[in-house]
Amino acid sequence: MQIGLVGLGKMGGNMRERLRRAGHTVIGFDTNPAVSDVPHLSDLVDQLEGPRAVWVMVPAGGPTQEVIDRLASLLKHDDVVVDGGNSRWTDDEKHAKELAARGIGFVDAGVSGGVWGLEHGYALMVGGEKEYVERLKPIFDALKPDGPYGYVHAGKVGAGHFAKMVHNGIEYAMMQAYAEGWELLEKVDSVDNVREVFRSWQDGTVIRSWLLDLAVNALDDDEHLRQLRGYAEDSGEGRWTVEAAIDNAVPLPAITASLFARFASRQEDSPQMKMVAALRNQFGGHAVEKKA
Ligand SMILES: O=C(CO)[C@H](O)[C@H](O)COP(=O)(O)O
Repeated sequence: MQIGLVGLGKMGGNMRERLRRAGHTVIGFDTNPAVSDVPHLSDLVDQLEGPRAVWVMVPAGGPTQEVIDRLASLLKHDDVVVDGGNSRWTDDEKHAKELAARGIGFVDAGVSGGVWGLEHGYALMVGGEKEYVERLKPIFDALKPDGPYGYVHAGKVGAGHFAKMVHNGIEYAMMQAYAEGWELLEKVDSVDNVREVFRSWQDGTVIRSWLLDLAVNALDDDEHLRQLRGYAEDSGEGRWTVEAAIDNAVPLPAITASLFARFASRQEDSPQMKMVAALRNQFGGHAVEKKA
């Protein structure tokens, strides 16, 4: 099958390669001419036979909106656009409506697999009308991992990105749990080799997982993570998960705490803990630490 792929970064570039290895014809466009197959987005559209399929793999928000606006003006009736970025699920309905006004289909695809996806495949969580999802099945089959799992048509437009958002919320909480356990093990004198404890957990335990394997990789690179600063950014999925939980009155204490732990990681000092220290001092005369 032929497909256009817009955005050839860490994810899109490897997805182009995986699709080509499976025998598909991929025409890729990127604003970086060094990796792009064509000079302009319009060339990508011109080179595809109709009905066309174009997969968008650019950062969520403004960049995705910009590409969808351009595609809406370039594509024709019965073509289909797939948004495979980490878009907020609430954007999907807007994009689907904008494209539907010109007779163009829309499918949202949550994609998980990171830089390992080229070899291992990408787990895909897809949302959209059956007609378009069926048409794209050869592409999904080539991208997904081998074996029975790693693909779901989760529901209507938005369902794919909603499923991916929850996946990422779980990812936040799992990473935080491994991180907290690791810090406690590092703190005590009784455990001599924390890295080997983590390694031992990789087989036979209740908590074995790919994230645990990656934690062991990281500890093999830098046993006590001394080269890193305890600072973590976030790209939005954790926040959206917590917002969806509030909208639906669903308690998510673990995911929320893991998001807030990232916020705390960005502070040199904690303004709120200054207030706690000041109040303890006010009511109980408890000692405070003063800045040098
Ligand atoms: O989708 C992913 C993995 O499944 C991304 O790597 C993830 O979105 C990174 O998110 P954040 O920057 O918020 O940690």
